[in-house]
Amino acid sequence: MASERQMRAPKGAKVLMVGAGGIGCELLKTLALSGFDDIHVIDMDTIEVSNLNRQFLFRQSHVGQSKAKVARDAVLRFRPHINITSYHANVKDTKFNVDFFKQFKVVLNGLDNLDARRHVNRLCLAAEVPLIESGTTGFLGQVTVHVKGKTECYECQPKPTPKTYPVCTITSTPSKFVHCIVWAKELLFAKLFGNKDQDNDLNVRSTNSDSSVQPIEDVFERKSDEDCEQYVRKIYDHVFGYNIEVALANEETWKNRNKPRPIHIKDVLPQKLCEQNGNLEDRRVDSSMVSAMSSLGLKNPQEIWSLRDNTRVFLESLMLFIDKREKDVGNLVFDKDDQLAVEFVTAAANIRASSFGIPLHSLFEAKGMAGNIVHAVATTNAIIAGLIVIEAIKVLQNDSCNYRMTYCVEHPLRKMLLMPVEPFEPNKSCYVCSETPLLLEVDIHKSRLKDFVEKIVKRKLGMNCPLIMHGSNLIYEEGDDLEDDIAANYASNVEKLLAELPSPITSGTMLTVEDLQQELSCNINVKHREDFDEEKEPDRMVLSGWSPTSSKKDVEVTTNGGSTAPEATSNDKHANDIEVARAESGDSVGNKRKLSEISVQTPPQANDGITSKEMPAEVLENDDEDDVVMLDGGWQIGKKKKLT
Ligand SMILES: Nc1ncnc2c1ncn2[C@@H]1O[C@H](COP(=O)(O)OP(=O)(O)OP(=O)(O)O)[C@@H](O)[C@H]1O
Ligand SMILES: [Zn+2]
Repeated sequence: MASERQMRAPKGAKVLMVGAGGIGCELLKTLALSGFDDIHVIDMDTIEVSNLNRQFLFRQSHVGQSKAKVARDAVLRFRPHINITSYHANVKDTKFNVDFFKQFKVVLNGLDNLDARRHVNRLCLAAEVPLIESGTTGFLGQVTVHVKGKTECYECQPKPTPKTYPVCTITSTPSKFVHCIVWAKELLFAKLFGNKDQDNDLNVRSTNSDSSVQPIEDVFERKSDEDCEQYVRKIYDHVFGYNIEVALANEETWKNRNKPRPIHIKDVLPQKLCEQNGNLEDRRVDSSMVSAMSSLGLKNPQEIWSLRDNTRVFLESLMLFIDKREKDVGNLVFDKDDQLAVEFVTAAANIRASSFGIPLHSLFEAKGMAGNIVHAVATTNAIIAGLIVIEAIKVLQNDSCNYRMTYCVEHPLRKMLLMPVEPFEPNKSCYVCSETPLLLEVDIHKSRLKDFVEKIVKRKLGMNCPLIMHGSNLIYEEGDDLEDDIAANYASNVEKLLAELPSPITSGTMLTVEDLQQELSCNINVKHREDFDEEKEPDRMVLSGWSPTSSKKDVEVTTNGGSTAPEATSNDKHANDIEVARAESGDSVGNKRKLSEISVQTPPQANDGITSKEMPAEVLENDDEDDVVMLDGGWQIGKKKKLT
């Protein structure tokens, strides 16, 4: 039960909510029902049909309208006397600057991407406003509290990068279906429908690999007079037949592996498609709706198609792209909501899987893997929203001793689905909330300033509008209001090698990189290095000095199924849950806190909320009862680290 003081805390407190999606809808409702009466909501999106199953403030009639505005209107209907201000905008807009953030007592995130989360974290640090971060992935979720100087900031621990696979596994030796999906999506789809100029690391062999023979013409290029069906059958034979034969020629590769089987179109589908399917000319014209499944009469996305059906879908979807989506071809990036793209990728992955003796999968399963989909669970969002409000009230009361990071796990420990963890202190080597310099190892004679700007400053450090200084020399800056000659000077600098800049970067140079909007500045120490591991360090630049130090002995490196649904690989299922929850929903990362680091307690025995008992984690491992435990303010947990 909330105390009188807790009930009063929300009154008059101006709070900012970022994101009005799955968590956001629940959160806005819970805030309003808990007594919050001055709520600002930012969301950049409009409502889609696919949101309606869980974003319960929205109805069919709202599709296409601003999420922030519709959520506001819906809540005002049952709480008409409170103030809700909505902004249909990107939180990264410059109007949401540090001064804007300063007006709030606390900021509550219900976002779905790292980029926006990092941005809000930086503005909260600059404005000195506490941040409550959240995320869910299916049954997993977490709520974390970030208060400048007291707890870790959102970026104190590096974030997970999507799981990657060695290039050779994808191009030559797949052993799991997901490898075939990556091949179909990142390589074949990109090659056939993507931007022709972009690098395709995973190059599909499109010329004869025997260098003594003149390269044959690019099979992926369709000749102007080439019949469409003839072309798609040629592609099929090339990627599933010829390329496998070429791979088989390298006997070393197959010494300890099962050999793949080349698949040729004549063996699977000897007749031409139009003879099989009737008149394909009748296909419907609306280009956004075209679907190989519908034109082939395949109805069930959960069914596993035979090799023959996958072949039909492959040919048909490729022809539909050429015929009906001609304008898109050359600009496409795989999108899980593009039905034809999903059909193509499913069929291509299945044919490849068949060649390598890997079990085939349905379109539904393939779509989940290709789109990194973990189905949202409305209840998890509701639980997480409730926990955000509990932490928000503690923040308003400055009750820092009771702040908790709470993890919603899938495998309960002693009837506990919610794991409260005391927040860690700020990481002294975090480049965002402390002033520790970073170290960049780079070949200053081979890397250009533009590589540094794009791959390090923007991608790794998440800066939007960077400014780079070498001592007192400004070597690069972005912005709309730059004078022409200055802009021209920077444009010429970015093309230069680091060692050849007007103020050359050498080993030992200290660069200062700033983002004025985020009020973030950090120093980067440059160290010249010539040898890089092409596979592990493809950017030929390594940024370090940003590892968590505050809890080094307590962390353990794990991997998680970053690009697919999480797989529980550890024996320690519970700890794995926590790790996956943090990683999948944008919280921490490669480093995890061991379960033993988390003080586990039984819930209060009686309603007085006083009785509590510490439980060693090992004792709790085998308890599998599925009760959700509610936390309340009086529930004490053992302290691991004192907040300063
Ligand atoms: N930079 C941003 N500025 C403002 N709102 C953002 C920003 N980035 C994400 N959001 C919002 O955060 C919300 C996240 O909600 P949620 O995770 O439920 O995603 P969704 O897009 O509604 O659903 P799904 O991705 O599952 O289809 C979305 O409504 C999205 O518009
Ligand atoms: Zn930090």
